[in-house]
Amino acid sequence: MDLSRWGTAAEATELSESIRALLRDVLGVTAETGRTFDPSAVTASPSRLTDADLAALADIVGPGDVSADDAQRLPRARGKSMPDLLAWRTRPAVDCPDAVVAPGDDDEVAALLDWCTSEKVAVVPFGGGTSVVGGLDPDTGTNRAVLSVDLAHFDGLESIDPESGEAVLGAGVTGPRAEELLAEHGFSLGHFPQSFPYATLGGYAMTRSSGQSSAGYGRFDEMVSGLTVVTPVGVIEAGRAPASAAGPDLRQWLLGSEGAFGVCTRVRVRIHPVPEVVRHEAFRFPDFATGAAALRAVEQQGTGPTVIRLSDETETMVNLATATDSIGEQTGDVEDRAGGCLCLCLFEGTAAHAGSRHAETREVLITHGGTSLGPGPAQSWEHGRFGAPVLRDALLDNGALVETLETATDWSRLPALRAAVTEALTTSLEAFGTPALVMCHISHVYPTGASLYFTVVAGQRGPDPVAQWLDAKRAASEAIVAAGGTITHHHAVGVDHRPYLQSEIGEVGLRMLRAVKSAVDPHGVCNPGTLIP
Ligand SMILES: Cc1cc2nc3c(=O)[nH]c(=O)nc-3n(C[C@H](O)[C@H](O)[C@H](O)COP(=O)(O)OP(=O)(O)OC[C@H]3O[C@@H](n4cnc5c(N)ncnc54)[C@H](O)[C@@H]3O)c2cc1C
Repeated sequence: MDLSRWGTAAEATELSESIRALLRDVLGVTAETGRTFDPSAVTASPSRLTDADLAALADIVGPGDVSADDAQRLPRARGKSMPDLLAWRTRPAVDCPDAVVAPGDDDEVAALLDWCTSEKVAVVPFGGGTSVVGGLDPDTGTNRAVLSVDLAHFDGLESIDPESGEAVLGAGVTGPRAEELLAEHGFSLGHFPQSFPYATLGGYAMTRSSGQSSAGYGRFDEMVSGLTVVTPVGVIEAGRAPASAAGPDLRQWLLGSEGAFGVCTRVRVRIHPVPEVVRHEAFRFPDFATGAAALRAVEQQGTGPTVIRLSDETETMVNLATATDSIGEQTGDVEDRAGGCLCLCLFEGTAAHAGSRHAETREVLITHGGTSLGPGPAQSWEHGRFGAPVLRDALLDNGALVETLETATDWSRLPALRAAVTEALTTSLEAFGTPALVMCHISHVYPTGASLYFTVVAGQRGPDPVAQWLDAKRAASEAIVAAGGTITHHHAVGVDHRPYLQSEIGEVGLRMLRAVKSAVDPHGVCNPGTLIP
């Protein structure tokens, strides 16, 4: 990926006239207020590692797999949140890791952690680099320097057990590569976050990622039947049998640990046969409350869609106004939709099983007030579903702020949570002199509740749009906490959500996390600034 954008320059897109009109007419945003990236202005912080340090690292991983070059350090200095992308445009002096290393096996990872512990050097594991919560920030903690440990060499399918429906894959395997490796054996993982093109299996596990097919295949933490984490005090293999009563489940201590306990080198995951068919259908609901009640009925009755999503009125309206290059959900032709709230469904599996689940789900949705729009909008969404992040760069270049945030709560508290977050974002951004478009959708459903995913578009105002967004994000986070939502449903804690963790897990919860951290990482070298306050 390019430094300052999602994807590569070749994938960059221009804004359509309909989006420019929306920005100009609704938000007062024009290209003149935008900020573009100037690569010549970028400077990397100098490496604090000595030649002797680099030689010691080369002894561990081999000389070809250690580098203190800016060209290696800069791409691993930041993630891909909007503040990260804006920082490339507005804060060109970049705080970088002091070197990048790429170990080849568990022994090299263990030796690196030994060396880092004795030499007081912090370690930030690096998967696909798609963190949106500051999880890759090169924080030294109490150490003298920081290494980015790239999992790129953990890139293989280590074993597959078709009988049990399990596979062991390296932590550095990306989403597309995992699907490719498994497809050779007729299997699929079925984990499709929007960051799928770049994010890795280790990253998914360490952030408790949730993909677009979570209704059918579950969150990533539900797919992981076992994992290996190399900690500074030794290797832990968690997850032995499909279910166990051998004390608390240590997998759950490691999933979501964001590199704070060590480096994950492989995961054992549940897999399923490549689906025979994919069926699509979209529905329109008159309003969000009616649609949410319909999704709740689908989930509580267990009718089994693979994907089910519901856009609110604003997201549906913005997509109608901006046609095929929608800012929110991408849903193609607009002929057959008349506002309301758009619901998209996919059903995968054998022809017979997908067909029966489809029939049952559509009956529930129609009984609860949905009108069928046919397969078109759902097919169009599936076709364009990894494309939307590219638009974010064009919006930033053209003077808009655009960012997403997410939470989850019980069905009964969902309306109040949605209203509180919308209000907090709007009020904060208006205080900076810009109207805000706050769009929301439900994309992950559970019998007891659902996630809410917000997309915010506003105008960049004043000299520091990063500070402008951080104020809005703080307001939204406080609203989430006050309304009883989780501070993150799938983006993880990182640095950005760390101030809110205590209010979610309490003082005793924090003490438990800190106790584990000090047991496995007694000298505090593992990703010091992330997760644990
Ligand atoms: C445009 C966009 C869309 C996104 N869509 C989704 C989505 O739909 N669903 C979703 O869940 N998330 C989404 N995300 C967030 C992000 O992609 C996920 O958090 C992803 O799981 C991170 O994987 P990664 O390999 O890129 O990890 P990285 O960004 O490299 O790392 C993330 C964190 O995990 C740690 N880490 C990474 N690998 C390891 C390892 N092997 N061992 C120990 N620690 C490790 C890192 O140190 C860091 O703290 C999106 C992000 C972007 C930019």
